[in-house]
Amino acid sequence: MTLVRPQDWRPQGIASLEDRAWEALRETDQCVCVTAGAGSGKTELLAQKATYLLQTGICPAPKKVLAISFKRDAAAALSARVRLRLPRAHSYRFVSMTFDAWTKGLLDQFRRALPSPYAPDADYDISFPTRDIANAQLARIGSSLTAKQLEDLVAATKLPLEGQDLPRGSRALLEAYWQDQYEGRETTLLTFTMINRLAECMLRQHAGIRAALRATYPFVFLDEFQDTTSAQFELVGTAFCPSTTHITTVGDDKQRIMGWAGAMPNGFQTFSEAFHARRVSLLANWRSHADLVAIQHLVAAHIDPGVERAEAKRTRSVDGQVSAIWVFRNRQAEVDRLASWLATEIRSGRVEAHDIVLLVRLHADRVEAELQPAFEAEGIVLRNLARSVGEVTLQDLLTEELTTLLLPLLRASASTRAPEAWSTAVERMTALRFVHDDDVPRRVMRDVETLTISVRRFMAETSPKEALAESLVSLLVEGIGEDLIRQSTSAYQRGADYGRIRDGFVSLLGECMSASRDWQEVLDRFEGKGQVPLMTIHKSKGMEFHTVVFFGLDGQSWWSLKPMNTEEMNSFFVALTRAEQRAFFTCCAERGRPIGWVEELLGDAVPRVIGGPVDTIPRDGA
Ligand SMILES: Nc1ncnc2c1ncn2[C@@H]1O[C@H](COP(=O)(O)OP(=O)(O)OP(=O)(O)O)[C@@H](O)[C@H]1O
Repeated sequence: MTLVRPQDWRPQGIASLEDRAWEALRETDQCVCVTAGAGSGKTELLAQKATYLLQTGICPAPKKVLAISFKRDAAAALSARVRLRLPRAHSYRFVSMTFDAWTKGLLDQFRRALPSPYAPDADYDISFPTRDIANAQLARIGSSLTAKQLEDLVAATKLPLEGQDLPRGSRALLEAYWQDQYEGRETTLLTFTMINRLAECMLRQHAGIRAALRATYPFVFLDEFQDTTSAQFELVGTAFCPSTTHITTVGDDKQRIMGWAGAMPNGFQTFSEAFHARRVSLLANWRSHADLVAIQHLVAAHIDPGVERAEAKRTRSVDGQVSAIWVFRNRQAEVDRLASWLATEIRSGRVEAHDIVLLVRLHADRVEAELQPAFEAEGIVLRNLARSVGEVTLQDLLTEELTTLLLPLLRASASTRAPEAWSTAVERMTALRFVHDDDVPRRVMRDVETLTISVRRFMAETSPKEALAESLVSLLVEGIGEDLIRQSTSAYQRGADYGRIRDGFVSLLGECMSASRDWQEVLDRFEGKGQVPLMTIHKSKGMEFHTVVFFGLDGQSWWSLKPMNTEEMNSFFVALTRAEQRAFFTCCAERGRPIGWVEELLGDAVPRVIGGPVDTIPRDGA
């Protein structure tokens, strides 16, 4: 594979980078800490930097670039961007995963290296305790702390407990907790906080594992660094500091919405000091046009009065209002008008249904139930991404490795004219092979062809029916090789984890099959084409949509949105900045009072419109 000289390398898939982004991209002697506002291209910068490092050979084969994100969607989106930009021969050396997946992968691979009694059996379960379960455990171990306080204590305490300088009460409590999680039931139960502590302990105690990790990944990226907890940062420190590993962090303090989960208040400063990182701030906003960027700046300056004004790079492509607070008398009027406006927008072809997002602060299920009848009456399909499909949320399922592997194969089988699906299928199948030699692409092409022929035959002989979902998935999985799939993804090495995702996939496919007339429709439904997504702000991090509608900007839906509550203000900022062209908010008198100070902050730029949206009349009258 020919390498490009660093001085000849050009960004892939975009025309240019701003000067400061070039600086951050070319810096490879020193760690880099990039802070920048929403839409400034932080994730794009990471995708470009990975491309640069791999194409120039600065990260030489077989060494890899490891990108760690906090959300599954972010990890999947980054991976997809790099795959788009890199020739196949390089893309297998870009590894993108969530922090939790990374730590769990370390534990699963090296758990036997942990000291007794911390080495868990291979069949441990992941624990997401409900409030009742947590309270029962607190009573069992005699804790006077709340579940959250106990979790914070676990997160703050290194292992093994024997070596730590701890107050006697804390030590006894922690010992009781760890013992209860390991021995209180048939299988060991681990939370991600515990997994983090175990992985840190294992790396700290084993220089050989640290050295192997550093040798494999000379370049590490940390996306959305503002959401890193102290325990996660400690793990990164143990893994890579001091060492020759080059770390690039990117993030935005104004989008720090995980403080409740322990995100460090001054993470960028802490990182820069510990890793002697060069600090770079970006100025552009590539996502939103100037009118929206001006509104975003009002909120950004409220959060951080010293914030630099971003330079809007996106062209405005819509007429009429780009932002407003739609005020309704009652809830019925709110949902009816919203549904009829959305239907008009979608039918006019101004925007695709899946490019409009409905955001809520909390309780997506309740909002879904409230909106459903009016949406159905208008022929709009609402897709609640927070709902569960089996034991996984829909949003998570869509970004699972299994999904991104099987879906392109189904697409390539359902139509002989799906070149993109075909090349994604070949890329994903190549990545499964781990090794790269010149023969792999040819072999993979043959495999994909054989597989798509048999799936195509299955599709030709049957019409979509829910009961067939399992057989179709088995056909694919067996055709690829279930062992190969499970070996290639550390998260699937444990049977229970793989089974949960496979079952979720079968279940969603079955749902789509039962509601569709042909195979194209099945796959469109699966991917959410032509459906309006509904999600919480937390889940919308890192995403972007043509139009954003925030449902429930009122004192009841968002009682915690207070001027001094930075975390909530940051959430508001995240919601507002997902929009490329338009951002609207609904407020309903029957539900709660308007949030006066927010309306004052936004001023005339975001007017109150009584009765809801005004239909857009394009300038040319079309
Ligand atoms: N240099 C560039 N040229 C053209 N488009 C770009 C460039 N950088 C980023 N973009 C586009 O701008 C949008 C925002 O970029 P990106 O998602 O990387 O920003 P971000 O800083 O990570 O955003 P956020 O923090 O708000 O999630 C994306 O659609 C991306 O493809």
